[in-house]
Amino acid sequence: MELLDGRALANELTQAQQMTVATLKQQGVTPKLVVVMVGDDPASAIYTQSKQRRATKIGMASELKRLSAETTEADLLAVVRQLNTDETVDGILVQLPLPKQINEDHIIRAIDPQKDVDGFSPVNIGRLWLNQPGLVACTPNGIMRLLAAHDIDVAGKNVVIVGRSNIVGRPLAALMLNANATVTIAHSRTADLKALTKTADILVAAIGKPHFFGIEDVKEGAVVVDVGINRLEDGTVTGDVDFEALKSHVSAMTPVPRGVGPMTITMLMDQTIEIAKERAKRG
Ligand SMILES: Nc1nc(=O)c2c([nH]1)NC[C@@H]1CN(c3ccc(C(=O)N[C@@H](CCC(=O)O)C(=O)O)cc3)C=[N+]21
Repeated sequence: MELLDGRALANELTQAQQMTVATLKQQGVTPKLVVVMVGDDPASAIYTQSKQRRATKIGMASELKRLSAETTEADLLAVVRQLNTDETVDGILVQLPLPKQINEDHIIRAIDPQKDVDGFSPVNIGRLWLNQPGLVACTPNGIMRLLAAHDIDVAGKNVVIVGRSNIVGRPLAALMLNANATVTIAHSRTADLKALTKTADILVAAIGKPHFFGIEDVKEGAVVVDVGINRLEDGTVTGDVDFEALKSHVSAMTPVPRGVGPMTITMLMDQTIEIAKERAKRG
């Protein structure tokens, strides 16, 4: 089995990003990412910290705006609008989930599509499905980059994506389709799910159930991408597939951790840098 090591590729790409950022800084432009976090969900705090750390490592400017759990929708909209107009800000990310008094759709729609480094805004989702240039959701983007780096061509392959979320399943389906895969999106209401996953040349598991897929559910020689991040009671993190059981059965597989997760953060930095490049061109 070929290990699709996301951390190794992320480290490689981080070095390239450091060089690009150094060049941009010489031109007077420092790529800047602003992460907005509302409330104090511990998991969100860990993710936002790792985003900050990575940005700093690359030499980018990064700012974390922490707002109280009682923040109103109007307050958060005002913060987003201010960031939209701030010319030193390249990328805006509002950490999800948001507290229940805030409508996530209203916030996502308010982010300038040109600064929407998550690629969650309807404009960018539309562009993606039309196969037009735009900002792309980071986890799906990272998956495509990881497969490409291992010379895994998705064209003509049967890809089964288990999970239909706005942040993983749906945008990944669009990217796979744009790359000429034959795509099936499966979900909790799919009839005979495991008979379907067994037909996949490339199986993407994004359901959030630890070790849900085993050897019986996967075709021999398939490529497996595990998007699940399940925190077990003993504090360890594990994926949606039984990695140990599948090791000698599949041709390539991502581990959890160190698979898709690190690539997600890398793509976030990549898109922020790309936006900053446009800013440098405008001068
Ligand atoms: N607006 C928004 N955009 C997001 O992109 C977003 C979000 N909200 N809310 C939360 C999820 C989750 N997410 C992860 C990113 C990196 C890792 C990651 O790097 N994980 C490491 C460590 C895993 C661990 O030990 O916890 C790994 O897989 O190796 C995980 C999860 C981004 N998210």
